[in-house]
Order: sequence, then structure tokens, then C-alpha cells
Amino acid sequence: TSTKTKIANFEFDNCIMNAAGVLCYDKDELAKILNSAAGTFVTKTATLEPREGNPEPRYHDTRLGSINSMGLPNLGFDYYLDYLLELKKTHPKRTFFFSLVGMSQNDTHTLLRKVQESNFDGITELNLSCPNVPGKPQIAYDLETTEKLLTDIFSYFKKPLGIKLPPYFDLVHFDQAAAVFNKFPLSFVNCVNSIGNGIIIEDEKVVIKPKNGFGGIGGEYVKPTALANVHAFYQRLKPSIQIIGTGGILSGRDAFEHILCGASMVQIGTTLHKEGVSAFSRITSELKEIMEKKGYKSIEEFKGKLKYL
Ligand SMILES: O=C(O)c1[nH]c(=O)[nH]c(=O)c1Cl
Repeated sequence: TSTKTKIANFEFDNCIMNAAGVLCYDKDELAKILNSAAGTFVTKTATLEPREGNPEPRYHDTRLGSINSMGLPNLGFDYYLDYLLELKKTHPKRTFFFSLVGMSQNDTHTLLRKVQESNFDGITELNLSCPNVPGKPQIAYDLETTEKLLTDIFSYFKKPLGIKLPPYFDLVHFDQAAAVFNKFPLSFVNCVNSIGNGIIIEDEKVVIKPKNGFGGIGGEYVKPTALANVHAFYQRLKPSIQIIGTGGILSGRDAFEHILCGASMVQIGTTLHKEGVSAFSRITSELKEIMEKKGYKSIEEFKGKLKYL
């Protein structure tokens, strides 16, 4: 029984990895994932210049998940590109994900042109769904802007590229979004980013400082929404666009459900933040146990095979 997978024609020994933003801020954190049971890693979303991010406290774990309004704190595009190019020398056989987004459309093009011209030969994940930069809407909720941006990008960007999406909550929105994405040679869509702008309260007070306590929600709270987005896009997108499933994965059972809905790779966020990299080996062995019980030798045998009543 193997939990191996392929994304954009790259092979990974394991279909489980981190979600951008968790345990991926610097080389030390990324090395922990590199040396764990995870199949690969994705970097913290990089912007052109380094960013401090929002005032703390800006992340809070709860019994059922997490809330965050980090505000895109990162060490800047060049830091992550340098590290990814270093890894080409020390780990030539491995493929990594580079998450990025500009603070403007121009910045996004500047970043992607730099990737295009660089020796980076991994997979780029364009983050169209950050909910925590005050005054900046989540790009992927504006399908006209998203279509224009992707049209411009694919006029010059020729390396594997996927997009990180916010959750959608309306079947017509799934139809409209899929109709846009199907126009482009995307390698994947990653469903879902945190559910934007929830509030967690302790006694009479919010638990994070930015935005008067409004922040992206992750963890158990979001699994039904994540599964629905994975499956909705799996049903609607052309087969060449794969699905990465993110959201509410605490166990092998949750990973199994994401794959059943159509995911070719699953990403762990809140659970990784709470448990550390041992979550990767635990969830992988739990998933393998489920597969063995059911007689599945690979994830291909049950991927997307969600049964209806
Ligand atoms: O506040 C953040 O840094 C953040 N937080 C999220 O929950 N999703 C994102 O894509 C980003 Cl970029």
C-alpha cells in the first residue's frame, strides 16, 4: 500500500504535505518538513519585499481549530527562492512548492517573471485567497479580476502553476469559478484556504488583535466546506487540472475523505501547528491502515470515487 501521488507530472512518495503558512516561515522550519514523513513542502506565501505582518496576538488555537490574521509575514521572495535553489543541489530528486502573491497585480507579475527566469523547477502556488491584509479583498472572490490576472500570467509563465482558493459557498459560484479556471493550463487548484473573517471569543474578548478579532478559520470547523470545494471543482474542472485538498485534516480518515472527493494531494495546516511534524507520520499511517482494510493499493483506486445515495 502506497500513499504516493503525482502533481504536474512530478512524483511524490507521499500525498501529505503542509499547508502554506504553517511551519514554513524560514529555512529551519522548512527543513523540519523536508526531513519529516511529508511528501514535500510549500513555503509561506512570499511577497516581493519582506513583511512584518499584523500586530500580535495574530494566531490562536481552539479545541476545534484555529483563527489567524497573520497579515502575510514573510522573509521576502528572494529568501525563499535562494533556499529553493540551494535545495536543487542537495535534494536534486525532490520537488517543492513555492507559494507567492504580490501586494498588487504588478507585483504578482514581477514575482512570476522572476520565477520564470530563475532556475526554480518546482511548482508555483499563486495565493489568490489571503483574507488578512486590511483593505485587500480575496482576489479569487472577484472572478473578473482573476480571469484577467490569469490571462496575463499565462502569456509569459510556462512553468507548473496552481492557485490557492478561498472556499466558495454557492453552487453557481462553483460553476462560474470553474468556467474561468478551465480556460487556463493550470496544474492544480488548492481548495481551501481558511474560511475568512470568523471571530473566536474568550469570556468577553476576541482572541486576536488585528481587524478587531476577525480572522481566517481553520481546523475541524472547515472540513465540510473543504470537502465540498474539493469535490465541486473535481466534478467541474478539466482532468488536466488536479485538486489539492486542504482544510480540517486531523486524521487519516479526513485525508481519505479529501481523496475520495478528488484530491491528489492533501495539505495539513492547523493540525500541523498544534502537533508538529509527527502529524505527518501519524496521518500517513492512519491513511495506509484505512487503505489496507479496504484493499486499496494506491490512492488512484479511490480518488474521486465519492458515492452518492
Ligand atoms: O494572514 C496570512 O498571512 C494568511 N492567513 C491565511 O489564513 N491564509 C493566507 O493565505 C494568508 Cl497569506
